[in-house]
Amino acid sequence: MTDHLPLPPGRVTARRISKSFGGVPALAGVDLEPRPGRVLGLLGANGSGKSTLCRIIAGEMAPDGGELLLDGEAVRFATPKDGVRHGIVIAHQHPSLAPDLPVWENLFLGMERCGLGGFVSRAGSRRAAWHMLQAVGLDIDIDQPVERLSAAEQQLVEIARALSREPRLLILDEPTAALSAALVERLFAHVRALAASGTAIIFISHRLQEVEALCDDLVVLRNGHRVGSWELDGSLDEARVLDLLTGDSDVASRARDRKPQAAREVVLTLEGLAAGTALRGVDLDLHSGEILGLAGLQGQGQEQLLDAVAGFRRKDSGRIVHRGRALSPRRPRDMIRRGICLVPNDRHRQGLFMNETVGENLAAVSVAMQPQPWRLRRRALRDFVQRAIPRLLIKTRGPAQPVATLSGGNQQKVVIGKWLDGSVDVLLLSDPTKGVDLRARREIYDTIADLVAGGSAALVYASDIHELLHHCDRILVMFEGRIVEALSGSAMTEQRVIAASFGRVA
Ligand SMILES: Nc1ncnc2c1ncn2[C@@H]1O[C@H](COP(=O)(O)OP(=O)(O)OP(=O)(O)O)[C@@H](O)[C@H]1O
Repeated sequence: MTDHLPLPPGRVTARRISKSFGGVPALAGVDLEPRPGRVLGLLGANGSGKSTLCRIIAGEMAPDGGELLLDGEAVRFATPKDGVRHGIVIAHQHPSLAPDLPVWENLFLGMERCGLGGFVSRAGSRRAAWHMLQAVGLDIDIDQPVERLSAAEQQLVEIARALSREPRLLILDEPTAALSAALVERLFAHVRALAASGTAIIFISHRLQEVEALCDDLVVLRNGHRVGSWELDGSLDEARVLDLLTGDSDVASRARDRKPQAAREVVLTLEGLAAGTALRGVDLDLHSGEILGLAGLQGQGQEQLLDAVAGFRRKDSGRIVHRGRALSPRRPRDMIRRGICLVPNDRHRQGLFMNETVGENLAAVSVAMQPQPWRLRRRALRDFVQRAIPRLLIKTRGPAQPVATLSGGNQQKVVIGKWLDGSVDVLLLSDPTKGVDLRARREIYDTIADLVAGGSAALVYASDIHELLHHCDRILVMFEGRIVEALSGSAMTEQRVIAASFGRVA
């Protein structure tokens, strides 16, 4: 038997699936019927059970109750490979790649038993790998180890691997969180073509525009229950979805539009900041009380800019001036001591201590910022942790829960929460709400707004333009390592941001 069979279109159905962790239900009798030839959008707040349901359908996790049916017949998957054999393939939210293996080998992981996925020679496999990556718009050196790739590139490798298996049911778990708009469009074209050939697709996303653009059917989960499902006819009733997602019809109307901020003193100035080929001379002023957005297509230098200011990357030239003092950071600690802190977007690599608890992670920054940690008042720290959990709506059993067992979005809230203890003067955020649901996204920005209201400032890069438009006071658009447009007030429109992202400035 091979691991990879050509499969006729067939129907996979999940019936009354239940699952608990440590006695806490994550899924309570959920049905899901992805239909061949259609894209089913699976929506739900962080921790509502989407990934758990999909992992059960793909055979990565056993349910406590319920059954999976394949063309009406009950099936049981003992391992993920059983799922793949039956044509059920999942592209994970956090790519499940082998970091030290070359890109091309990663594309065939799990398919070794049929001679690297049916390609007999190494040369044939490498050639096939190249084509698989081209198909998703990724033009990279396929011999480099996966760990050298950016988060977006790793995501595309994960997706390319899933697409290449010609699945009967393809599950895409937040595939677009790290991708630029152009790559999202390319992926969607692929997904539509796959659906047209009879494949069933489950698409998980927190971006309603994407669900509206791609999906034919919609299922909404809340706290492990299926609370709504309907066919989409090209448009999505946002109020209804928000109501179902949150159980709170008021969330949409509680959007906080940033009021224009009075001009205040400059906290941080960058003058001609340059580093390698990614940053080609950036000038900006960040003011006290301001949330300043960084927009642009992915990979235009936004992340390198934040890294350079935070001390993760050496500048080649230019000046970083913080409250009147020129700085030349050699390492992140130099900047943390001055209250300049980066919330990274790759929480698995930089943001969390995966072996520690929620409480330990939330307290980590406060501990590091104290000049004399041994004199820390334990009670103050405990209070900070107890406040941060409800403030950011972190879905956890409590501070003692290992952070590795939180859902992806809730982990991101912990990453952000640990910087919010008030000692931060310049908060740098790289795609802070990647993988975070709508309601928590709002909470995160509200928390940032509260923080800057005390006199500090925030510089935020987000891949989602709407997020920046909604929450920032001004937006700077980056293109090829430079800021090409600065927008504020009525000029802060989606059209202007998009035009400048492509180098077109009014
Ligand atoms: N291995 C695990 N051990 C303990 N609890 C878990 C484990 N996996 C998931 N959970 C819990 O099950 C619940 C559902 O998590 P799941 O990852 O399915 O949510 P999700 O809807 O995919 O969230 P997100 O949008 O944040 O990715 C969460 O409360 C999570 O903490």
